Amino acid sequence: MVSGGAIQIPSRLPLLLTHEGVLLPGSTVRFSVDSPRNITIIGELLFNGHLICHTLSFSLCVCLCRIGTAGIAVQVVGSNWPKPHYTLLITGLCRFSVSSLLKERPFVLAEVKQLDQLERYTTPQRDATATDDGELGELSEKFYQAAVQLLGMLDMSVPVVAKFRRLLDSLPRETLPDVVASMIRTSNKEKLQVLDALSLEERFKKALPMLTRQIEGLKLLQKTRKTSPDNEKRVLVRKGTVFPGRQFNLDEEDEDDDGDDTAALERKVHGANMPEAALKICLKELKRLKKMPQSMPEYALTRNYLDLMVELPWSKSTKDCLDIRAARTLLDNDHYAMNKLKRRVLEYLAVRQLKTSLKGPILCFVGPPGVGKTSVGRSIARTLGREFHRIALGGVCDQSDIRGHRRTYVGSMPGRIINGLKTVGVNNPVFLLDEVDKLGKSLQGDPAAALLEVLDPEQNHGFTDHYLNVAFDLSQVLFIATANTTATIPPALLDRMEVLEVPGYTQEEKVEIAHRHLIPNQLEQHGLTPQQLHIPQSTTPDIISRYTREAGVRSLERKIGAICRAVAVKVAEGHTLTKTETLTPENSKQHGGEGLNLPSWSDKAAPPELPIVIDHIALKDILGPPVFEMEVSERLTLPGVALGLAWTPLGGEIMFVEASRMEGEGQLTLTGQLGDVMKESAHLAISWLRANAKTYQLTNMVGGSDPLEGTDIHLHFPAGAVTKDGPSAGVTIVTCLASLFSGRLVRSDVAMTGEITLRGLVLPVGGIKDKVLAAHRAGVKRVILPKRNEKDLEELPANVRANLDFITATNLDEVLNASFDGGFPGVSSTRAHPQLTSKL
Ligand SMILES: Nc1ncnc2c1ncn2[C@@H]1O[C@H](COP(=O)(O)OP(=O)(O)OP(=O)(O)O)[C@@H](O)[C@H]1O
Repeated sequence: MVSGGAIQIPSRLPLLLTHEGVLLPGSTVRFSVDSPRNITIIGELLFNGHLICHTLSFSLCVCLCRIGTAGIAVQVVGSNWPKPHYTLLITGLCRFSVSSLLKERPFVLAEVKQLDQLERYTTPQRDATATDDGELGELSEKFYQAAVQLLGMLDMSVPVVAKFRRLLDSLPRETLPDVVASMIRTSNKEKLQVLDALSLEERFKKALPMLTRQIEGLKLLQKTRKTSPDNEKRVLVRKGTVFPGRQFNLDEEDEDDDGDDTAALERKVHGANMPEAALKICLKELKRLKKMPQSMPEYALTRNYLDLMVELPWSKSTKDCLDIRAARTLLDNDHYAMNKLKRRVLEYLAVRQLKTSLKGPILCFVGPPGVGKTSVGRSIARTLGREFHRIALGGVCDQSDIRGHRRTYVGSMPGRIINGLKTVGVNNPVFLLDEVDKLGKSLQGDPAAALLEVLDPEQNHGFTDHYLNVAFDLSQVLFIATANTTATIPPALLDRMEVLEVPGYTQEEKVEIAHRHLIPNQLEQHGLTPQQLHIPQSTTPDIISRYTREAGVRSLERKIGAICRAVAVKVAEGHTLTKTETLTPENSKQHGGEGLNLPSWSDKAAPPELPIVIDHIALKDILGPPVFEMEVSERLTLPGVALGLAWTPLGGEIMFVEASRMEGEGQLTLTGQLGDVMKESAHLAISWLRANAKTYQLTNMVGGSDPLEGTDIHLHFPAGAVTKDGPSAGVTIVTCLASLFSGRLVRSDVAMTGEITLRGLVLPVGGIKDKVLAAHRAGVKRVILPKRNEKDLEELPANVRANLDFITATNLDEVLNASFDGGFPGVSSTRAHPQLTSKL
């Protein structure tokens, strides 16, 4: 390709078409290749036995312009998997013009005419402009001086800037417009103008304003930026307008935008107000980032890390605006009942206000679902004027969920605490750690252990997330935890928290909550007004007792939501009177309007200004037949059934115990998914029964004194699919068996709880409040409980206490007497405890 001493490019060139950037002679640019045509060029020409770097010339033509730049590929990287994608590093050699297109498929091949002399770029000693004293000489000198000035403004300690400084003197002047235009920050359009300028003079004229603009920009920046003199130059280089990574004949990337980005990032790092240690790490990472090509996978990792570091609220906080009186009003307005909890929360807030140190216990609200634990947490944040963030811990079984992954892992992320801080953007939010009792454990470590550090006021000022790898001060964060039960909270974690029990609600409390909060909320959420929907106080108890069975109010809220949706359809359909009809008191009554001028659900026509009233008929229409009937009285119609009270993390529940007997060999069958403790209770009850059968005149099928002789017993605890455990069913099992063997019915309005011993004593049990509330909900009238649980009754609401008859028992004799109408066999009371007489 050398003819007559001049280097020539081939007359036929494949055209690599791209819209990514502009290759100017003398510059090196990276292009990604993924279009089928360009990939064919690579496949057919580069990989088919040709030497990549030296033998092949590629032409590059931006946007199918008439003028293009011939270049050589100095590097190809990429792969064929999952689909072909390559990145080419191309150094521009000289301009050419397209004379004609020879073929278009599988790639474009063109007949070209070389426009620049190639030796200019390869042999620096010949310099056309140096000898030219005319306008061109002047222009070239001016251009050179401007380039020197620009370099003077850049930081020479950056290797690429230093290299460019060296190259500037050794380059022929006429190559400068191309080289400099490819380096400085210009648009592709401007670069194309330089490419199109065929005469040298014109090229200088086009490139000079760009260079001057660049210098002016930098000057302006220097003026406005008042940083330390040390940083100044470095910052200027990054900030803006010139990126030194672009230089002649260097295989650096086209990083204009990226340079700008890094500069912005550096500014953010300095502005993030982070502690010394964090700043040091960030600056170190930033330095690494600058040296990394963008295509390196680590670039994105480092970039993400730095983005997170600058986003974290190292020293951003909200100002607490605590006024205890206002807090009391707000808590009262947001939540009905739960007085004990609200009182403790206010005490807690008051202490925080008086004490400047923020170390205090972590509050943990424990109670069944839907009793308002989360929403009290939200109210606390509001009273303090702080941001609120909920962290759901249910099912978390990997400690990196809390503490983050080390950055060496692919896809590593910070933990939920740091993520939460990023989301709220301040370092003193209220964090609600929801469901701490449902933390799991796995091979990936124990998340509870990680939480210990987070919650410990002595340690959490230096909490280190593995991803951040630098301490973040969590001491300003107010942590509140919630749980359904304390039984599954790891002891070490429980020890750091102050447990506040949030029991379930009584029916009356639920009615109040429904009318004060749930109904107005649901109306608003469904775009309805009280003028369109009215749920009378007389209907709510029905929704509560016949359609829900829960300790909290979540299902109740859902049912109200369902009513609102149904009414919304009616309202939207245009629930109006036909023009000829009017509503009279008579037809209102007839339609179930209870004598008022209010239309009920079944009204076919009513004036729109009157609300739809949800009466019992409407309730059935909308929610379907009642889900829960008064099953207590129904199911106690046979001997061998008794009603117990159980405690579950979902609140108290009534629990039936059924027994039946059949001919057999004295075997006991237990069904209903019982735990070991409950099975033991059943065995205890049977033993006590056999030991006392005579006293209570309990007989078996064959009439023997041992009730189990020739008899098999089956004890069943519905619902069979729910696992049950605990000792508190002891009294119920005994009562149930006593009923079976005596053939007498247990009173259908009695429910009981209590652990038993072989001697027939009744021992105290837990969860009394929830159990009694469940009994009250189910319509029970009498509750039998251990004597030593009497003190727990004080916690019950007055109306519940007034409505129930409490029998406190110390032994099984008292339990049986209270369970059957007319007491249990008279013999028991006279002979149960014979007096011991001393023979001395
Ligand atoms: N005492 C109350 N006064 C007013 N609204 C209440 C009360 N208790 C509960 N609610 C309402 O009941 C709904 C459920 O409450 P929340 O989500 O706080 O329950 P939770 O106890 O946190 O349940 P979980 O344990 O399932 O998270 C919310 O809409 C809340 O406003």
